[in-house]
Amino acid sequence: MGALKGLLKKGLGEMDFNTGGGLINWFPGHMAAATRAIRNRLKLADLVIEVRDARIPISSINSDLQPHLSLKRRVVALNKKDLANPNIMHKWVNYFESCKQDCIPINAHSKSSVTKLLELVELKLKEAISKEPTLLVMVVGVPNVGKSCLINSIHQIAHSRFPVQEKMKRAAVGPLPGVTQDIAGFKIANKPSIYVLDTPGVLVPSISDIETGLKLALAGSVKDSVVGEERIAQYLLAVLNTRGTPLHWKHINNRRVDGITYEAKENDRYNLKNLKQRRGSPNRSDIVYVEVTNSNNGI
Ligand SMILES: Nc1nc2c(ncn2[C@@H]2O[C@H](COP(=O)(O)OP(=O)(O)OP(=O)(O)O)[C@@H](O)[C@H]2O)c(=O)[nH]1
Repeated sequence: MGALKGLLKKGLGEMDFNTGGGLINWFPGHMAAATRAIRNRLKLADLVIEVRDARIPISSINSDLQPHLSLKRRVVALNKKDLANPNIMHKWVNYFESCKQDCIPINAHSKSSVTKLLELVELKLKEAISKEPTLLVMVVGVPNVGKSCLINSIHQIAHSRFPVQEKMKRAAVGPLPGVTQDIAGFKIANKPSIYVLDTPGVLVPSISDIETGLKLALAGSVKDSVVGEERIAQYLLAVLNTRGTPLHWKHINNRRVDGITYEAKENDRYNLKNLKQRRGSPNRSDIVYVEVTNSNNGI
């Protein structure tokens, strides 16, 4: 794993993607208000499901919220596991276990996957369930990690297990960050009453590490225009080249793809013209394992 990190760093270093880098500021008004509201509500929460992107479990941390989250019963849900590298997922699970943090890879669209998460939540709430008439579970995470999608799946599963009288509301889901702007509650159980709170995705006010910003942009948590489309494309190409994926210049050299002949030379591998010649863009789900588990950024 260390070797991969070294290799990746070397490849990225060659590209000098830091040129023109700097702080990434994307903190729309609603995020500042939401961050304050989340901090306040966290005091009342009996458990927090912290949703992170399974492809970038460290970069998808909101470090400002960590001191508050670490004081709560917490489950880290590594969502979008269907887009992540399955050969790496268990390493992340081991990593979180070594930090004594409950963690579970999930796919928010999959009922069986969300059921496993709910079982873990129930286990952690076992003691409180027998004592409290009302329990509050908060779902937090950076934008676009799939919080609303997860809430909708939880709601569906819980609804079939403990019929709730209230008309079912659905959380709004969308492919771009910033869809949820209010904290919304959903009752998922009676006796005890369990409420799940969906919260707007919030980031730290400024991201000083450009690589974190690039990963967040590729995962859809930061708008492309905030980081710069060209930089994002360069970074993605560098990651793909370093890993030798099928988009590597070696693989596309002199091949006809979609009627275009590629004549890429080694020196061209970071040449954006190659990218522009392609019809369509590289698949973002190719960013399967940008991060390494031996990061010392905390959990
Ligand atoms: N492949 C895949 N896509 C997912 C998964 N979970 C959510 N998505 C997609 O990710 C996008 C964002 O999902 P949302 O539930 O709106 O994310 P959010 O965290 O509530 O976003 P904000 O409102 O910006 O905070 C949507 O296009 C979802 O369909 C998953 O497990 N796998």
